[in-house]
Amino acid sequence: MFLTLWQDWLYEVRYLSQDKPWPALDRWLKNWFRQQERLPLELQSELSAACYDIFRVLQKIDFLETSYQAKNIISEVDKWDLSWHCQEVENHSARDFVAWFGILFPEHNFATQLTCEARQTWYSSEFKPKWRGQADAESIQVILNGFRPTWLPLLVQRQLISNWDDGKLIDFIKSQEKTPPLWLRADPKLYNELKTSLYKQGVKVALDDNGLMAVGGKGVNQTQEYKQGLIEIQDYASQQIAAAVMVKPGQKVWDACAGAGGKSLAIASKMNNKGSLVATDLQSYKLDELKKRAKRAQLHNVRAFAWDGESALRLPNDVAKQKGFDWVLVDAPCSSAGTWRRNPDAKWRFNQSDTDELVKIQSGILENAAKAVRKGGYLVYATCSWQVAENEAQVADFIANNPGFELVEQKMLGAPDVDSDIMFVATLKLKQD
Ligand SMILES: C[S@@+](CC[C@H](N)C(=O)[O-])C[C@H]1O[C@@H](n2cnc3c(N)ncnc32)[C@H](O)[C@@H]1O
Repeated sequence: MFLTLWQDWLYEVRYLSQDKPWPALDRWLKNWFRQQERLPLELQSELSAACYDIFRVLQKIDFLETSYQAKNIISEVDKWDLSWHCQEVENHSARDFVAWFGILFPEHNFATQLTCEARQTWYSSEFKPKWRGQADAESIQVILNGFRPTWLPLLVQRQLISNWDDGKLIDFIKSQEKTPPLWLRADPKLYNELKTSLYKQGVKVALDDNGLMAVGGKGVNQTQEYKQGLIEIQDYASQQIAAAVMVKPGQKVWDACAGAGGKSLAIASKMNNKGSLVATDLQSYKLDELKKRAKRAQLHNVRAFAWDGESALRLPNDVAKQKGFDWVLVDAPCSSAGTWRRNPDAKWRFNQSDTDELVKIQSGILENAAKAVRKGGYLVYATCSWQVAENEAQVADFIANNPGFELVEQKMLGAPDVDSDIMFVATLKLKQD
């Protein structure tokens, strides 16, 4: 069954789509499952897990390609499919390898056996000894942990600006190998109570200094507490971005790129329904979900409407009266590189020129959103990316063009320090004069 799935993936994505970007794996899988005759849900989730696992393996193919190109042909390569010609090696994608591997080693039965542990054994006992010393150590580290060697300069930029030593950079790179847990947002006063109750309902929960997380078992969204709005699924780093908006009840906030409202809800929950939160997004369908979630969480001071980011927002009357918002959050559209731990297929669709385009969009949204901050108010800029161009460089550019703003703080959030997505947040203040 698994190989059928992969062959379909190869055919549809590789041969039919040709040079088009890969479709998102979750959407592709959903569609594939729909076309099968009544696949039991358990099998569907097993097949999905195996696919995600394999997307984490894809970088090994890059390594094989590198070795192959360097003519350090390891013995496994001898067995490669005959269609794998040396001179074409750069044109072959990682997906070829996956199919080839599955066909050559059917006993590996990806769907049931390719657990992290099995992969580790495979690397260390069979693979590693063969390639040791055949490529430079830095590239190997990068490749083995899910990055392309061509991304090394991006990683080095991150290391320099974050002042990381080599050990920290390696921890960062290694964090890519693992999916983070599902972090839950709730009132910290209720953590212990929730932990017990969710456990009873079949959700495996863990609690540490950084908060509450689901680590397996039944889906959180089936629980009473979720239905009552007492818990929300929200990554640790994302919760920290919302925490950077230190709003007080009665103040006015604008969440300019609110999407389905993950951060809007977390921010509004600190306002005791006093003051107001305006949530906007380019995509109004996302705001429909935000409205539903706000209702479930009994947040009555949230207004949501579409805004395209291309002009200044017309301030609502109450906000105009105080000459702008106290807080404006720009949770900007970005490369999402910081969420590759959860969506490993996305990194294979990543293209540096997309980042260049995004940097321009982010800059336009920031400029327009900044016009709505009152004097003495704050502009919070965030992304779910670790790329310097989208973060520190973007902020530096903004301040150079808008000297009325001063930087209060900027930081990276999440992995490798915390087992979560990786995000960035900067707080800027509009000076009084
Ligand atoms: C990182 S997501 C926001 C996630 C959201 N804040 C949350 O916590 O769930 C970025 C959002 O920016 C929106 N967006 C993209 N281009 C935009 C634009 N030009 N103006 C305003 N929003 C835009 C996207 O629709 C997307 O929902």
